[in-house]
Amino acid sequence: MADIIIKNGNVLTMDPELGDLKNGVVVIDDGSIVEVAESTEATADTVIDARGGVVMPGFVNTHTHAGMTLFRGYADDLPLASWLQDHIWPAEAELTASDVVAGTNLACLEMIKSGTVAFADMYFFMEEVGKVVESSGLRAALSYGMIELGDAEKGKNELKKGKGFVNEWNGKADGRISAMYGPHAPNTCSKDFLIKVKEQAVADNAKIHIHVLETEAELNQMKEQYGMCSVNMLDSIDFFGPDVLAAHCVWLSDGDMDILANNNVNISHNPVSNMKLASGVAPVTKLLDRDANVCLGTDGCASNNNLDMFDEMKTATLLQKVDTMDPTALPARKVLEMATINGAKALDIKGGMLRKGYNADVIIVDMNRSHLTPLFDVPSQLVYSAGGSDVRTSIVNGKVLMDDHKVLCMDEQKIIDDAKEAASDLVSRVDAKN
Ligand SMILES: C[C@H]1O[C@@H](n2cnc3c(N)ncnc32)[C@H](O)[C@@H]1O
Ligand SMILES: [Zn+2]
Repeated sequence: MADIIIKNGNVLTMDPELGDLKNGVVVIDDGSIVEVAESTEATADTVIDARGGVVMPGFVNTHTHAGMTLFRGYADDLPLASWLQDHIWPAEAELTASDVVAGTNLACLEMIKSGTVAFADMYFFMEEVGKVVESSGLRAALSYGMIELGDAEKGKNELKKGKGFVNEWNGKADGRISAMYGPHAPNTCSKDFLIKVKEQAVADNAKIHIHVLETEAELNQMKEQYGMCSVNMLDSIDFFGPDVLAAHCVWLSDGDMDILANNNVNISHNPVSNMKLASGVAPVTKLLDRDANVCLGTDGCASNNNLDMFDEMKTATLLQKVDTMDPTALPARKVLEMATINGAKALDIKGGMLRKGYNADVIIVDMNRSHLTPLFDVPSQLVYSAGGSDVRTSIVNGKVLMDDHKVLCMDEQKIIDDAKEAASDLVSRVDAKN
């Protein structure tokens, strides 16, 4: 007897071998998918009727700062440097562990409700983040954000904290949590520090999450400091490989794109954040032409201002179309691949598609809605018309986290109340300081 059968669904497997099933079943046992087919002989403890819905792999959000949900709408309509240095960093200086717990709970709740099953996070108080993720039921690749600012003493401490987190959390929560090293960016961490981080990451068999060439200001700063851009500098210290998740990658030359593609670097494209902070347009179609693994992230909630991967998908494709002046650029199915298969690959997760032996990280999107009618093409509908609140059911690691819009693993109202209180206390403390 299996654990769960999802039946009567329009199954978007995202598996190029199997293709999609207009009416199919997905059978789940012991955290994994055991069958994807037109019909099944299997029986299960739980049978979910997905009639009127699309059954698909949940989304992988490859760049977040989950705790920053507390800063949703806090400092908007500002350029990145001032946003970060004059507003966000002073506020983050007042953050406590319990603030990060409140913010991360809120983020996990929002992600579960909008169909995200896994995310890559870089933030602070990561032990607390780990505990929240563990109890939320989600999957995550977590990293402590190390900001060294060229201070060798600070660098030692930061690396120690990063290492402590990696050693304790890599593989935790039945393997749902992996831990990465998180050097913040090449213009906030020195070359020497980045060399040490890479060495440590290789020694610990851990991956690396870093911001790369998000803004033109970073490009100019790097050229001044090193006589080369961030990608060339990182390449010169053999930093790149399939173990690296590089967020943003907006200001790339053709040569930079070749370097990232040839080194199998995973690139998290975060279009909403890039547009909101007017950072620029990442050359996604050119990267995909080079077979680079481009995945999709929301970035933190202060620069987005939500964690909805549907919004991110639509923005990603629209932005490429207008940037290239080509309406065929980044079609719906391609952007869905970025949000599922490519993200899973970046985080080394056996997910992103519905296939036998893969993680049972499955969502059901309700299509029986006015704004999703009529239904000609499932990927088009998901990317251009659907939104996070259309997600009806979410399953991670074979466990139902949300059933028919009801979140089972978290106390929704308490999380909202706690976040409101934490945010208002935090802002009062920041105001009192400044
Ligand atoms: C982990 C660190 O990254 C910061 N952070 C959040 N968003 C961005 C962004 N778009 N670019 C650079 N840094 C960012 C957080 O505010 C935190 O200080
Ligand atoms: Zn970021």
